Amino acid sequence: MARIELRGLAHSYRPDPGGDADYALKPMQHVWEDGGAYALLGPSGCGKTTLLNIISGLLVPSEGQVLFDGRDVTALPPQERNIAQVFQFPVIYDTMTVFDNLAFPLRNRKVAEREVRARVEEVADMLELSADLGRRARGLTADRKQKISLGRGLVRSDVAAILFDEPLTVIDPQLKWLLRRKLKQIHERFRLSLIYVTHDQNEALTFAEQVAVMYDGRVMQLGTPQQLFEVPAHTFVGYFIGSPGMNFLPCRFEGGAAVVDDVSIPLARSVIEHAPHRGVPLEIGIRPEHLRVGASPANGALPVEIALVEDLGNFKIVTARLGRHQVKAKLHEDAPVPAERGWLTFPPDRTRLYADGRLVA
Ligand SMILES: Nc1ncnc2c1ncn2[C@@H]1O[C@H](COP(=O)(O)OP(=O)(O)OP(=O)(O)O)[C@@H](O)[C@H]1O
Repeated sequence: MARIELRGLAHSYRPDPGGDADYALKPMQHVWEDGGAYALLGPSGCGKTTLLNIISGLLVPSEGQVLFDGRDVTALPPQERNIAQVFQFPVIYDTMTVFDNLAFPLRNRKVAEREVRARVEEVADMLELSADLGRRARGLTADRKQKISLGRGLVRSDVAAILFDEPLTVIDPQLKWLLRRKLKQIHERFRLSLIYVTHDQNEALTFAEQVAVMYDGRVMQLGTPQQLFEVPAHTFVGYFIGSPGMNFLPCRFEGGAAVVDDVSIPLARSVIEHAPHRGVPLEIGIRPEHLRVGASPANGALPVEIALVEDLGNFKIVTARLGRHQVKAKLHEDAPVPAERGWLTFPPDRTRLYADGRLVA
């Protein structure tokens, strides 16, 4: 497996790009450590596939370099990069047996037949395909065919990295969940370098150790699922990760607090020390999970109108009106909620400040 470095990388599909808007990937600098499980997460069109194709060699970037273990591979095609790829739809040979499909990447590299058998049996066992090894792939369900594709990606132990482009799209939801866990277990056991593209935050957050959240051709934050949740580096990350996403309220900074309309919301000392006073638009951000809703005024609580309470099984979402603004709080199913008017507390250690969309820390 390899350490993958992107150096001053940028890509435009136009032959003569002008400004930022012409670039599908804006200039970026990143390192994917050897043996890491990474996800590229972001909405449609943000550049995930473009980035994956540059790493795999399907696409040559218009600027910058890709290095595998320090070696410049920017101009090398996929077959010379020693990577495995799993795509959205199964790429298998229908007329071959499941065994021969799984063995193909190994036999192609003249691996000894004894080792081929051992490796194929191991991968089939991991993916619960052992009973199908003797069957032809034709006639198997789409789920099973995609499992074979995953198996073909995992069968070689000598690849620099395994790249997945939305590999579970055709899989039914229950099996999707099982396969995600399976991939995680396989990663923990073999410490493969995995890069996994998805637009589904659940998929990214349960599978990956580090998630790169992308928006408009940029990696907005590369962090652990916990970092993305607790300290989103950008308002986009706060909004995109979580369900519902983070609450954001425009504010100004006055007297060591964030002032939303005419109410003052206290901030942690570390935020106050770095808060810019003028010249940039400011917002406070707080996760719905971190807001507290009470029936009586606690110290520092703000009066709100309760607009809606949605019961969603083991939790409920309360929509409250704070002046002109609306905020959502996520509470335990048993938590009491006042009927019309309530009091909202913003714990200072959970309340973030954003200047021009970026975290003030
Ligand atoms: N071959 C191409 N020629 C021109 N523009 C392209 C090409 N492929 C992608 N783009 C553009 O580049 C941008 C990034 O696309 P990309 O497919 O990398 O995004 P994505 O995040 O993978 O989206 P999706 O999840 O929908 O696949 C988009 O604006 C897209 O329209």
